Amino acid sequence: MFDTEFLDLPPLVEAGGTVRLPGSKSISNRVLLLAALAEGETLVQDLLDSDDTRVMLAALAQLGCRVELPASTGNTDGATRITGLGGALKDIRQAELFLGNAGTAMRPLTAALSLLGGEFELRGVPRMHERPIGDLVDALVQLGCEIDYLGNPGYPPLRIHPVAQEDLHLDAPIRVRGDVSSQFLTALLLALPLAAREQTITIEVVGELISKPYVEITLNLLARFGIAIERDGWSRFTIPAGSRYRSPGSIHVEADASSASYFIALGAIAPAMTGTDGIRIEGVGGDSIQGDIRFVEAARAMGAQIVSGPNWLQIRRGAWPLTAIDLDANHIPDAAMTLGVMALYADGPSTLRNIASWRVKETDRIDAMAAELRKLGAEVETGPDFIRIQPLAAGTWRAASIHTYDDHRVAMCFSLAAFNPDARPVRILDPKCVAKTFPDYFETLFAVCKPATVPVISIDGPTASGKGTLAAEVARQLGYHYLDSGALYRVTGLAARRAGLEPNESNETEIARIALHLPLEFIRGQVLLDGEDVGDDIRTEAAGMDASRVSALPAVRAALVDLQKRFRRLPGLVADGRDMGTVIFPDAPLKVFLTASAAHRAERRYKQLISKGISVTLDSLRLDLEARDARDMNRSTAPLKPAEDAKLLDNSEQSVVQSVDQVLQWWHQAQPFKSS
Ligand SMILES: Nc1ncnc2c1ncn2[C@@H]1O[C@H](COP(=O)(O)OP(=O)(O)O)[C@@H](O)[C@H]1O
Ligand SMILES: Nc1ccn([C@@H]2O[C@H](COP(=O)(O)OP(=O)(O)O)[C@@H](O)[C@H]2O)c(=O)n1
Repeated sequence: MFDTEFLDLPPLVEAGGTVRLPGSKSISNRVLLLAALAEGETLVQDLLDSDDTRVMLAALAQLGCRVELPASTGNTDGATRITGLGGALKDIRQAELFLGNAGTAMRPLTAALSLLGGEFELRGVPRMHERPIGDLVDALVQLGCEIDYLGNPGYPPLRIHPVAQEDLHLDAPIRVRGDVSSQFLTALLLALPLAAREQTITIEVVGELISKPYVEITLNLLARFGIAIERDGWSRFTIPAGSRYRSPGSIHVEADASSASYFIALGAIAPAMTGTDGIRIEGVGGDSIQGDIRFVEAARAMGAQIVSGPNWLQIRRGAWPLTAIDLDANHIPDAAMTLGVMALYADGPSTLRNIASWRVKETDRIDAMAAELRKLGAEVETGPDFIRIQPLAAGTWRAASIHTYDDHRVAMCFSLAAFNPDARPVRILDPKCVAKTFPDYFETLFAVCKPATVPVISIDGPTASGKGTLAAEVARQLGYHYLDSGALYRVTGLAARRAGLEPNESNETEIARIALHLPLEFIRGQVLLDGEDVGDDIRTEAAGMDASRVSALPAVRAALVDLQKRFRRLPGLVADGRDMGTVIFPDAPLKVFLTASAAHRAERRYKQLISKGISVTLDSLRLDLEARDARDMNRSTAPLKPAEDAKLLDNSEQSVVQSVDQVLQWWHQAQPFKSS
């Protein structure tokens, strides 16, 4: 996950390969609640691991369910094990639950807890307190449940008081509005079997039911848990007397069809990468129980070529430009946002209608989409329940900094704008908001996309000038990869020593062969040589001196070129060394040459080594450092010198933070983004 302030997507040109998607959020949270209400154990396979499922799991554990995550069950197939309550509270009859911004937890839990007979408080993040729940509460109150609003009437937070089952009025049909959010009906359908042991319960939907496919998921999953609801059109639902939640034992969560929409769109927009047949999605297929699978029809209508099997989809670009559509998107409200960005690549204006529910989601999605599409240059018209988007011609796209409103879907769908024909980068603010449903969205996207070019910031300079410290921090703030090229020479030096080779010219060929096949891995800050952590061994001054010697051998330098270039991956790279800007990445858009006086550098290295418990003297360090500077600057291959277009930074009198800020400022100045 990118836990950075923003993530810059460089222009992307092609896509291809296979993606496996995380489990569906809607299925995951429904299954969790049903497993919690059922008797006995349920093994949930491929459960989504995201913010919204975590709050649900935490709430269930607080209510007394046994929750065993894959790590604790030791289950190799990654299943989560839930031991349910069997339809009644056990020891815990009171709790305060925090449900983040998860509508799929807040609504059904409100209904279930109102019927379970305890004292509960339900809260969320501030946005959750702006998302309506009044229609559900009204339906529950009709039934005899006791619920207080703790803030604004009609919105969470809520307090639920215990009511005895015999005091509930179950004879008359329970009326619930269906035209604001289908989650209210879903909540009642999931929870009311708790009260249907003795008698049949009927629910009547008032107003036109929206998002019917989500209600279908609910009915489908209830059936898997032994509850057969009878349905009369979309307005009357009957829960038969004697209903009881029965665990299916094991249940598999399909991949998220809404998440699939971004990759379906990707296949429709991007030319297929050489050697691939476009995008293949695994984990969800044409026969999915999720309503958003019908996004496939909309994408086809816009020109995508899609074939599907039981658990997969294959997408290729068909019509280009895409074909504009005019669609009633009520059946795919979440996935339809993706169409909003696809519309930019269409041959005329596209209209998405009947999407009033967008206004009460994670943010007001009609306003949010319109504002951000306009930043890209598009003309957009909106109304209470529609959005109309004009396509963007080549030459009219703007580099935009996309505000994401803590809404995962805004972040995900706008990433597709990076395929614009004008090769404009796209900045996604607060990229970690995707954690709600798809924490590794951007990593998954990058794995199947080919960029026009990957940006590189090179930081070269003499020893102990602070290159490593600076480069690692700049990389962290930008979410970029980091190449510590010195470590490659250090490891080569160490490997040569271990092979009994003096690091000098007479062993050049042999050492170059070692360098070419270096069994080296960088894993979570560790440097592994053949699986062994050599982090400490390569940081000694002796190892630095060996590195300096092997690095003067041209054959060794040549052997390490490809390895260094392979670090240049999406979304970008910060590379530190001696020749990053001059030899390895001569096209880097920002090159920094970092220096500090020999006295400062010796002092810094001295403190660094002493703090690690390595005993050295300042004088010997200074001599050592000057010897290395001389060797680095005077060698024949790739000598240390600033690239012609490098920015010079002398940080003798600067703190680390000041150096980092300076480099980031240069970087920002070179970007085309205007203020967000
Ligand atoms: N601008 C700076 N001011 C003071 N100390 C710094 C600065 N930059 C780096 N240092 C310190 O100097 C030491 C050497 O930095 P390092 O990044 O290892 O250098 P290099 O990679 O150039 O050899 C580290 O302990 C680091 O914290
Ligand atoms: N791109 C690079 C990186 C390091 N090196 C050499 O490898 C040695 C170790 O690199 P380093 O960056 O870890 O060294 P320090 O700057 O930390 O001393 C340096 O002394 C350089 O001689 C190089 O020649 N080219």
